[in-house]
Amino acid sequence: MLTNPSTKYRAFTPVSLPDRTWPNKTITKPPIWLSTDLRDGNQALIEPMDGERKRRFFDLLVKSGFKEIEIGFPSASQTEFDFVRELIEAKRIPDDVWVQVLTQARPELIERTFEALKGVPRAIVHFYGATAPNFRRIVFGQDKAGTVALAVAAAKQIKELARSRPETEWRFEYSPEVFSGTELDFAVEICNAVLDVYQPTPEKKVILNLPATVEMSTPNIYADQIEWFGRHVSRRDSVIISVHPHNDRGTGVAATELAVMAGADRVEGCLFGNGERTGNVDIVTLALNMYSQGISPALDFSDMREVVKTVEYCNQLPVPARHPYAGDLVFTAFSGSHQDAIKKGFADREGKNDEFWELPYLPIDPADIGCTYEAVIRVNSQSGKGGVAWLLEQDRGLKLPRRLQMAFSKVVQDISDRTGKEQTAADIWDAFRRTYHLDGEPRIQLIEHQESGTGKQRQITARILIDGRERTVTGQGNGPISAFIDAIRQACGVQLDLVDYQEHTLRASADAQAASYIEFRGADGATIFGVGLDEDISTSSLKAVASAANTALG
Ligand SMILES: CC(=O)SCCNC(=O)CCNC(=O)[C@H](O)C(C)(C)COP(=O)(O)OP(=O)(O)OC[C@H]1O[C@@H](n2cnc3c(N)ncnc32)[C@H](O)[C@@H]1OP(=O)(O)O
Ligand SMILES: CC(C)C(=O)C(=O)O
Repeated sequence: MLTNPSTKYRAFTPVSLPDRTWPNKTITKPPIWLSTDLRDGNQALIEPMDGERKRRFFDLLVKSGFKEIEIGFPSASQTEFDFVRELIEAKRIPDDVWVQVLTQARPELIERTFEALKGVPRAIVHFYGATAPNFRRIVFGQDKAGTVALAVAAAKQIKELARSRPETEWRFEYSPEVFSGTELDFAVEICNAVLDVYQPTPEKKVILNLPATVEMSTPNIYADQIEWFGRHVSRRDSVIISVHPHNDRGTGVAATELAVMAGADRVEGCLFGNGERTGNVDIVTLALNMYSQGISPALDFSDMREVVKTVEYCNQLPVPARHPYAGDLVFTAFSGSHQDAIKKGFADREGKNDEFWELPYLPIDPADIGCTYEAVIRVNSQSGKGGVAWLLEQDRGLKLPRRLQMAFSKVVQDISDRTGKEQTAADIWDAFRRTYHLDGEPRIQLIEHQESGTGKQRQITARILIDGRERTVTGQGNGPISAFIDAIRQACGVQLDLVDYQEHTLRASADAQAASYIEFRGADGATIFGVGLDEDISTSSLKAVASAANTALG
């Protein structure tokens, strides 16, 4: 890195727009969406999509609700050309969907583009030419007048070819490429020249697409450029202002949102932000950002896993685990305080499905995009009692008392610290069974018991296994639990003082019907927890005593 980049890089010149209005605007409705996955996304892939992948992507876009889809650059290759032909000939384009194709402003490419579109019921023909000063100088070797002349000639040719194909309903789009780096007055000049050719009307508008081909400035400057352009372009009522942001600075989504506030009517982008270099703007994030503000985006991503799967297959690129809304980990909390808040949030929301979503840490309900709550909380060494308790409750229906949660979460944390690994629901359940002697061959096991007596005078007679040998033990107390504690004390010398007892029934699908949790103080004053699970609530409480006795015996 240079210690002084000021001699190599120029700061972007801000737009002079002291009376800008966009900062006071809010987004209240979705823009017109155009997916350019099959063109700008496709041209950036290591391996461009073949026909089968393009078809699957097209079907996904239609299913997701896109009404405008850029299907390719048909003059670029035979694959691109054939895909356009196939969609048209197989009549795969729904009546309410406009397909769009891109071409350079070169006569032979425009001819070939129209050849590809033969017989299409409706289509948007999109041409582009770079207008930024460095492109005019370096790439085209043209001055401003030459650049305008190129655009005007292309527009005339396109208009003429369209006129010769009246069976198709045509719309036109023009992009001054690298609008983000073009002098604003020149961008308006060249767009006005193109409009003069197309002669749009409010009923038949032309799309002027203003790309941040390379994102060069902070999002507020792009918004200023859009507002400035909207104020100065001729025939504003006959123009759809479209934006086509890229993400070079990592602020493509922010720039697009501000551009919409600044008057953009339409947004071109790709699902999950695929596209040249750092990508086109991510339409999924934009749409779900709107959704999270209570605005229907008019796109349907209710089965997000399926959308991700299809896009990953078609692009042969992964959607990262932290990708907004779509990544595998974006609704997952590992850290203790997050888990605690989310667990409390879900408890608070019970029975309140018609109220506003206020869940801590979750900007939208994962269920709205087809994600289950199972993955919301995952446990590792950063986790606390809330996460462990959540997994036991979700997975096993166990509702641990708070103090038991605290004790058991230490056990899990020790394991995570030791292994450095995530603890799955199955790992936690194994640890729980081990810690509270719920299976295997613990030293003390209850086989059966009989209770007798009434009121506060209770006796118990129980058959138990002690170190593998069967014995019958008896005890007295003011209830069955204290009578069994007495029996265990007499038989094994284990001293347990009952501190707290809690029980609950389990959901119908669980193996056991009842769970009992007992907190004891042992002979040395240490806290010992016992857990019992059984079909029968009374037996589960005695099993909890046996569980604690096993811990006390060590
Ligand atoms: C910002 C964007 O994403 S724009 C879209 C970019 N997408 C693509 O380029 C993918 C598809 N393109 C292609 O496959 C090829 O470019 C083709 C097949 C269309 C054309 O290929 P070629 O004829 O070999 O030309 P090549 O791609 O090298 O283009 C460069 C020439 O086109 C000119 N050119 C580039 N863009 C344009 C334009 N919009 N209008 C007119 N001429 C243009 C260049 O100045 C250059 O001209 P020169 O040869 O006289 O110096
Ligand atoms: C053709 C234009 C719209 C483009 O892709 C870009 O400038 O990024």
